[in-house]
Amino acid sequence: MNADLSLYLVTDPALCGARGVVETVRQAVDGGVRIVQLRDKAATDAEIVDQLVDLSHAIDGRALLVVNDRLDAAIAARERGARVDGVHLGQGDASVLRAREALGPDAVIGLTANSPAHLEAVLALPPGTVDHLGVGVIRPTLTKPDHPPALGIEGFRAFAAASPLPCVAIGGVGIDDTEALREAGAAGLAVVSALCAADDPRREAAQFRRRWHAGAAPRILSIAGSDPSGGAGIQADLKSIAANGGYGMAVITALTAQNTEGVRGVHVPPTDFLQAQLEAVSDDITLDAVKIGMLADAEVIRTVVAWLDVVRPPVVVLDPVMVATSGDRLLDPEAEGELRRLLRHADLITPNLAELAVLAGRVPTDWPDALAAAEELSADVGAMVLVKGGHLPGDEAPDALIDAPRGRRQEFAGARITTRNTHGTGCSLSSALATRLAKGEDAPTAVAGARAWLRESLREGEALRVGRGQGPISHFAGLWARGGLDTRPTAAVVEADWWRQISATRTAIDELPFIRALADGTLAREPFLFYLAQDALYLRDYARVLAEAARLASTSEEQAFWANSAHGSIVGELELHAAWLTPSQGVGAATFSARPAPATTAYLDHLRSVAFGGDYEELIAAVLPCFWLYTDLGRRLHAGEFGAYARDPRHPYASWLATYADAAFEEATRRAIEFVATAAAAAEPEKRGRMLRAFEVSSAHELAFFAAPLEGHPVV
Ligand SMILES: Nc1ncnc2c1ncn2[C@@H]1O[C@H](COP(=O)(O)OP(=O)(O)OP(=O)(O)O)[C@@H](O)[C@H]1O
Ligand SMILES: Cc1ncc(CO)c(N)n1
Ligand SMILES: [Mg+2]
Repeated sequence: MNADLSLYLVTDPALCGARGVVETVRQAVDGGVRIVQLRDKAATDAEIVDQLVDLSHAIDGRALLVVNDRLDAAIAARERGARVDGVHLGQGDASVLRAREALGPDAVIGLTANSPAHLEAVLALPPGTVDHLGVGVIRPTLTKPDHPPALGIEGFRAFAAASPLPCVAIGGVGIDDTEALREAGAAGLAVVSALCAADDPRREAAQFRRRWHAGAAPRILSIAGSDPSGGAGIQADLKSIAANGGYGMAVITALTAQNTEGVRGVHVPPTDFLQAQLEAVSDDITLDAVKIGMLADAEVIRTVVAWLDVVRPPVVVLDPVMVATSGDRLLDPEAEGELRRLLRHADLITPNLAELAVLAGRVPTDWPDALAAAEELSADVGAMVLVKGGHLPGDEAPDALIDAPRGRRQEFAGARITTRNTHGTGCSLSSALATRLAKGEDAPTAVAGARAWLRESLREGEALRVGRGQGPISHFAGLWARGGLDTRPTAAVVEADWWRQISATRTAIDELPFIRALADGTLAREPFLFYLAQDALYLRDYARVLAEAARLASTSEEQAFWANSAHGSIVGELELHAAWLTPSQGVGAATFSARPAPATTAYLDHLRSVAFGGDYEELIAAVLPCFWLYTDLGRRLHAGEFGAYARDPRHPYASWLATYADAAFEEATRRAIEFVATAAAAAEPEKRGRMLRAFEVSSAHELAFFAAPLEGHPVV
């Protein structure tokens, strides 16, 4: 079997001292030891069997367990239910052939070797008898007083180069040998005193592990479904693993026919082929983490559980996928029970709120209750749970990491990002977490790092322009930006994009009874005057907001432009209003005597909050709809798009209609669009997102403003 030998602990009862062997092993495995060898020369066989039973419980499938020399004890411990994976034999110990025969083809059998004669003997054995060699000693050591002459790093290198089998370096290995031995071809480090005698074996093991893996990408396997549109499933996983610094692999559980709009079909290939895929990977490649996604049905789950039972990867992240972002089912409802059996194999489970409800067996009432449910689940299955708040209503998208066995809980707050591109966020997040945990990050660090990456990728998703539904995130957005690959849009693209973003609002404006009646001249005087009185109030403060834009502008050209626009609003447009509202008096107090309607107050509150937040770019984005929507409407009214009467001089509101089709106003709008689009194109993604949001919100206020006059003022 292809065992992970990277960090190999050999026990020594004397060095473990009062802490004891079992507790030392438990802590060292927590820190990343992948294989434990029980070595106790003085113990009787019966004592060895007892110790193997205890160690097997303490390790709980998180690392391999072998025993030095005592083949019969290994067999007896297995008979008592202990999980003993194999033996390590010395040259003078029991025969490796007998061990293979007794323990079976999946057992891990190691053999001590350090001379050319030993190598020759190994080569003479039938293939598959021995899995790896323990090669040493590297340095003189007290834990093996009868050791042969030390090989040193160079001696080890020569031996490993000649060996057909993986070689573990053993004997006097300390943490500072990590890099040299890895470079000399070691499949792993066997450590005795450096871990047994450590004050904190967990921390020491983690340190070894970090140094052993430093500079190498962790090897991450995704076991999941395929999404041919590339946003979710294994396609998302591979991108996420790569973006987070891992080497990605994928075993496919099911094929889906889906895109950003939904799932059209699911095909589950026969599970023997799933098993063949899994074994093809694990027989050859040491896995640093496994991420599990879509499992489709109970038989698939059973196949994965059986494989995990044998391979036991060091990190397992389970995303309990049940329903796609689009609402389509990805797990047979009858398989939910089977999924529970998989939970105990996971180190981290990442349910969304709906999945948490299924796994916890109750529907949480709110976010604090979801954390309580996650606590119950975490305690029940002995794994960490990351509850995801992506589907919460409101402006926040928090996640929370619950680790009941260690009594830890941490919340990660974050404002919701306004985007439709959320397809595959769950897949992407769990793969990022698997990759980061495999690098040796602790869970809170991994969650914080994965979330920061995810948020950047969410913000840039729209720029990919993939699909008409809920599009993907941009997995490599950060990498592209840092690599100097310019993914920023041009001003022309921003202009086209933003216009498209508000297309629903524009259509809604066109369809308003107010606009229709205004165009065909049937609009009663009362709602029209209501509209003008509100617009007068609006323009007075809009002019102040434009003056603030002038104050914040960094070029004199823009300063002059906004100042001029402010002047135009308070003088030009208002004169027109006053001519209707207070014909004999011109602009004066009476022009502003109306009580502001809720739509007016809401719009102005929005503009003022952006204006006095002090961000120039966001501010000019917020004032743009008032230019753009009116110019567009004015042009189309004039062009006869709403009926020929709108361009007739006898139209009751002809003077009003003419103002907004005016060539000078159109030119001002063109420049305003250019300033805003240029600023947005140059902005960081985060700021560009805020600008778009301010623009969309103002557009929505324009719609509400146009709707208000006829809410309570029927068309005549
Ligand atoms: N609009 C958003 N803004 C910020 N973060 C978000 C947003 N939507 C989702 N997230 C984050 O994305 C991650 C996935 O959460 P979510 O609850 O959407 O999972 P999911 O339903 O499993 O996803 P999927 O639909 O891809 O399976 C979480 O970290 C969540 O906080
Ligand atoms: C294949 C696959 N896995 C997971 C999800 C969850 O979003 C999806 N939509 N498709
Ligand atoms: Mg999900």
